[in-house]
Amino acid sequence: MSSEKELTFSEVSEHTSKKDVYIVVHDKVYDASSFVDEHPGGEEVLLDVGGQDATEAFEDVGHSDEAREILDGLLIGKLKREDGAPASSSAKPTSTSTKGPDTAGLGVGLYALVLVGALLAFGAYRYLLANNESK
Ligand code: HEM
Repeated sequence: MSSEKELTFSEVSEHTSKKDVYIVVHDKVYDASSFVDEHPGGEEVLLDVGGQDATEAFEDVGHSDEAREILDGLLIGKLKREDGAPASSSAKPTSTSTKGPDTAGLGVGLYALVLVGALLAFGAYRYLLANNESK
């Protein structure tokens, strides 16, 4: 992991020519130079996103597992986020299909319910105690 090269957006954006094209997918940097000619979707689309974040373009196509394996083979490093760098669009697509937020919401709701229940019980106990003493 630590041996991975870290590249900033400005470094990546320098590689846009056909012989030297980097793309970013899910905050990882890939050197697509050797694959441009072989891409079944054509070289044009790859060069279009050269030097940029191609996460959305790549995911929109619904690439196969095989395509992802090829992508893995092109990995050269990861994206180093700088302050002020454009926020990646890759943050949301990964979470849209997961049920994470729903179940987390339920967990918090459950806690709140238990807490309210405990407070009510404590209140009732205090009330009964006070009533008893006044008799
Ligand atoms: C280095 C990154 C990429 C790799 C390794 C890659 C790989 C592949 C592979 C293996 C296929 C064949 C179908 C499949 O297995 O899913 C494919 C098809 C395709 N790719 Fe990519 N792709 C990359 C990036 C992109 C990008 C950025 C676009 C932008 C729109 C794109 C658009 C397409 C399209 C439209 C097809 C369908 C071609 C057809 O079926 O006629 N690809 N890609």
